[in-house]
Amino acid sequence: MDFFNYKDNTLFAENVAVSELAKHYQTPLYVYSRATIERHWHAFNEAAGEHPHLVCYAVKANSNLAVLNVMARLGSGFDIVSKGELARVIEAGGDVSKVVFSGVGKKSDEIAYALEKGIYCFNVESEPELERIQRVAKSLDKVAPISLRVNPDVDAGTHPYISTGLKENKFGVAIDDALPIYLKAKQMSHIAIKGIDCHIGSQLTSVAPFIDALDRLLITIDTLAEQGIILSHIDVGGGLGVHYKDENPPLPREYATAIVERLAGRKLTLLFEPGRAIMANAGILITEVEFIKTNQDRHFALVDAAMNDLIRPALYQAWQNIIPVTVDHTLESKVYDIVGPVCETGDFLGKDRDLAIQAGDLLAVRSSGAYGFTMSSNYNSRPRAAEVMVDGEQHFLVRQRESLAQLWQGESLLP
Ligand SMILES: Cc1ncc(COP(=O)(O)O)c(C=O)c1O
Ligand SMILES: N[C@@H](CCCC[NH3+])C(=O)O
Repeated sequence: MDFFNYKDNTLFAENVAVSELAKHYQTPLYVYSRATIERHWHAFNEAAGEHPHLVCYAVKANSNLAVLNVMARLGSGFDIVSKGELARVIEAGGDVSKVVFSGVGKKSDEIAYALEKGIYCFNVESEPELERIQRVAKSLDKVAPISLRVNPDVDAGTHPYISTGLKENKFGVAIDDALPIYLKAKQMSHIAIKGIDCHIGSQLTSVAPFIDALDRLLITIDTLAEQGIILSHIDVGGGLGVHYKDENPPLPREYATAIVERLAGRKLTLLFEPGRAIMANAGILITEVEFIKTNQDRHFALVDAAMNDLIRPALYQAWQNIIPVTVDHTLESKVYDIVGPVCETGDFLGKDRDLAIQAGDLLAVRSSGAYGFTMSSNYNSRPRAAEVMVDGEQHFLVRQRESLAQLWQGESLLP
C-alpha cells in the first residue's frame, strides 16, 4: 500500500501532482512519501504487539537524512553497515542506543567510533572480527555488546546476488560453528554477549524460509543456554520482499506475526532489520522522455534518468513498473525499451514496455524508494538526482541536485 495514485489521469504523490514536482525541481527526481514510510514502519512495529521488540530500519536501503529523521521520530532503531551510516543516523537525530552494526568487514576505526557513540550491538560476522572488537574495546576501556550472525544455510529462493544465508555466501558464520565462538566470546574481557542474528537474503516472497531460519536459531539458543550462555535478543534480519511485478509477498504484518508466534513464552527481545519492505514502494523516480527513436523496428524512449541513477535493472535485471505521469488516451501505444543516456548497452530502466508516450512526457519508475538513490553514482560525470519528500499537500527538497562543481570536489590538478 502506498500513496502514489492517479486522480483524473494525473499521478499524485500523496496530495501533490507529480508533474508539479517535476516542474519545480526538474528531472531526474526521486520522490518519497512520508505517509507511506510511516505506514510500513508501523506495520512491523504493531504486528510485534506486546512482545518486546525493536524495528531497526536498514539504512542502506535509503539513507537520506530526511528519511532517517522520519524513522527517528517514530522511535525506530537502525541497522547500519558502516561508520558513514552511523554518522548519518546521528545527524538525522536517531537514537544511537538503538543501533545494530552489521557487515562483514568492519574496520578498527569504525568499531571504535561505534563504541564511543554507544551503539546497542555489533552483529559479529566472523571469529577474526570478534577478536578485533575485543582488541579495540580493550584499548578504549569499553565493553562491546555483541551478537553473532549465524548462517543457517537456508535457501531464501531469491536472486543469487542477494541471497545471503547459504553456506557458500560470505556472510556470518556457519551455524554449526557458533557454539565454540560464543564460548570463546564468553572468555573475552571486553565483550558482552547479547544475542544472535541472521539475515538470509533480500526480496523474499514467502514466510517459510524465515521460519526455517528462525527454528534453526532457536535450537542454537537452547544449546547455548545449556552451556550457561543466556541471550537477551534474537535479530531476524531484514529481507521481506515487496510487490514489483507479479510477486505476492506476505505483508509485514503477516510476516512479523508469524515470527512473534514462534517466540511466545521466550524472554527474547525481537529485532527486525527491514529495508526494502519499508522504503521500496515509498518512492518513485521521475524522468522525462528526451527522444523517441526507432532502430531496426525496435522503439526506444530515451529518458533523462540512467543506470547511474537507478542501477537495479542493469545489475539484477530487476523489473520495476514504469508508468506515465499524465495519461494521454489520444496517443498510440507502442512497445518501448526505456533507456538512459549512459554509454552502456546495459543502461536501461525497463524493456518491452507498452506505453503511449511522446517526447517531453514524464515517466515514473515505481518502487524506487529502496536501493535507488543509495546505489546511484556519478558514472559518465552525471550529477546525482535531487530528492524530495512529500507530506500531505507539502513537499520538501531533501537533497539538492548535485552541481557540476561537486562532481570534481576534492580532485586537484598536478602542480
Ligand atoms: C544485515 C542486513 N540486514 C538488513 C538488510 C535489509 O534487507 P532488506 O532491504 O531486504 O529488508 C540487509 C540487506 O539485504 C542486510 O544485509
Ligand atoms: N541492493 C539490492 C539488495 C541487496 C540488499 C543488501 N543487503 C537490491 O536492490 O535489490
